[in-house]
Amino acid sequence: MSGGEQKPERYYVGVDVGTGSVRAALVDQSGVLLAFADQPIKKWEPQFNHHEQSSEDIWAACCVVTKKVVQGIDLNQIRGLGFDATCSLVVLDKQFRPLPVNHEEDSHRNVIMWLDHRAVSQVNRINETKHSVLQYVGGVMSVEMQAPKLLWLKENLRETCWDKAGHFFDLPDFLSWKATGVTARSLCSLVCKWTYSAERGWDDSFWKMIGLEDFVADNYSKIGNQVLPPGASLGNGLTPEAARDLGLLPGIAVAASLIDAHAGGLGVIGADVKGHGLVCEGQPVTSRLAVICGTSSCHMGISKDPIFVPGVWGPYFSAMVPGFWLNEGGQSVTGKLIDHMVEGHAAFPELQVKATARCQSVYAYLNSHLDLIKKAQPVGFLTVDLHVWPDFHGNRSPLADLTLKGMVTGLKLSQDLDDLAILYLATVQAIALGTRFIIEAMEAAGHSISTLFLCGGLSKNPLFVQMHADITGMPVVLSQEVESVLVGAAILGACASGDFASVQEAMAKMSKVGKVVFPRLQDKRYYDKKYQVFLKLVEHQKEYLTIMNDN
Ligand SMILES: Nc1ncnc2c1ncn2[C@@H]1O[C@H](COP(=O)(O)OP(=O)(O)O)[C@@H](O)[C@H]1O
Ligand SMILES: O=C(CO)[C@H](O)[C@H](O)COP(=O)(O)O
Repeated sequence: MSGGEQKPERYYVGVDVGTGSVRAALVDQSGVLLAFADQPIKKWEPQFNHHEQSSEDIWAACCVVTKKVVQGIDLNQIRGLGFDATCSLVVLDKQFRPLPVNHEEDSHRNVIMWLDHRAVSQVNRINETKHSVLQYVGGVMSVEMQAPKLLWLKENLRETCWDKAGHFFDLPDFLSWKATGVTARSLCSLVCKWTYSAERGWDDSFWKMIGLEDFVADNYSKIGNQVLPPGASLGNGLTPEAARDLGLLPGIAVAASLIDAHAGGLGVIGADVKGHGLVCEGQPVTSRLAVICGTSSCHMGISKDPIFVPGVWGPYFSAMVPGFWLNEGGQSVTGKLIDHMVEGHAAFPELQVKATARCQSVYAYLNSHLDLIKKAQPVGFLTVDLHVWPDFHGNRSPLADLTLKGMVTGLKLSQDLDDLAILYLATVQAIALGTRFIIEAMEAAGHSISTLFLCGGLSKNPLFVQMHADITGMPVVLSQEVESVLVGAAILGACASGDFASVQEAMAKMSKVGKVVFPRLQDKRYYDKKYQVFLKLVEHQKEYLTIMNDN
């Protein structure tokens, strides 16, 4: 406080649990990040396509990062706490103790991660039912959603897990329960991953039809029968125990959570764009597509009325911005794919040595290396004869086909640093071409999108951002705060504290435009041709399958 006149500054803590790490930030009322901390979290892959984590390890990491960001701050100034997380499935017993989700009976590993594809047979059977709830997930349920994973647990770990389970949480809801003791679920998680309808609630016939009638019988107590909008204040706020764990004061407001992509959406989509020369300045907010790019990429488009886009999740009512419908396109591996391509290349050790010598990340080094080898041409033209289809972990949108695989055409006998850099570029371009494919599907169904708002770890990569602008032909807005997913989480805490009357008001005050990257329209013809090849790749993949399956 200065001069005894001004009110003390009000702060919010946002906690973001990504796939690879937990991040926290201390954020002020205008959305400025005053402190940031991160901490890696453990992941296990006990067998191919099984991905597990530990809810205790994740909570411990949340505590470490939160304590760090509030160090030296008068805790009375912290008004609210918001969590977002990946939509992984947390399993606890009736006493809220972790239960194993694996054959090894390791109860420490009690989280089936979002990218786990163990429940293929279960999801195929769910899709065969053609139940009407499937209309609200793009027509086809994804193996990454919770219903198939729950069915897998019932069919595979009946005694060690299913019969003992008392609580199945989406990770964002586990965190808000841990902080407050309140088991209410966020509308966001239940609508987006559990088939709950904001208007009609649970559909008994769906759960009975797929063999999970158990939930109906106990009135959904294990998966949530109290549902709150994201940002609503939970119970009496932070419990004394959680306050000790997190280094905060008991009783501060804790918000109903969001899935990480949705928090990213809140953090970027409502910014005032005046003065940036953007076409969306004169257009409704529905012309903006938030693209959250981390391990995966999520394409969040909103609309006033429901839009049904085949192969794109949703429409979900009020799951991100209250009062708006949401469609969520996605690519299951993007950051993870780039890491996979780069780290698996024969020239990777050489790259590491050279990047370390220059104190650069491998990506910054590769970007400058591409600039060196491009000669007089635009950098993107280096891939004229190298093309990638990026679905190494199946296609989430718009094909909704988990059987699709990755493809690379144009390989040579050399494997030097130039080859690595060009393969990296082709991979980044393939991800951007995939975004164009998703946008075209959304537009064909009725969306009208003019501007991309990018955030997440990959938005720190200038090549990734420029390729998204060039390949989609749309300007890309980057936020003032690089960690805008954390701004989204803090917006939740700010709403729960009552300092803002609505999520929309908090979004408008706390998200800010940083930089705008415009498409280089002179390169359009080249990228249109790359896009033609891109679409051919998947056509050819399907043809190969038909040939091989022909008896
Ligand atoms: N400084 C950077 N430059 C380029 N790429 C980056 C940078 N930081 C992170 N990334 C990319 O972002 C991905 C992780 O993004 P992040 O948002 O942290 O993921 P998650 O939320 O899934 O944990 C990594 O796979 C990496 O490819
Ligand atoms: O399914 C999702 C959102 O609906 C996300 O892809 C999933 O939660 C993982 O996110 P991230 O790539 O940020 O780790």
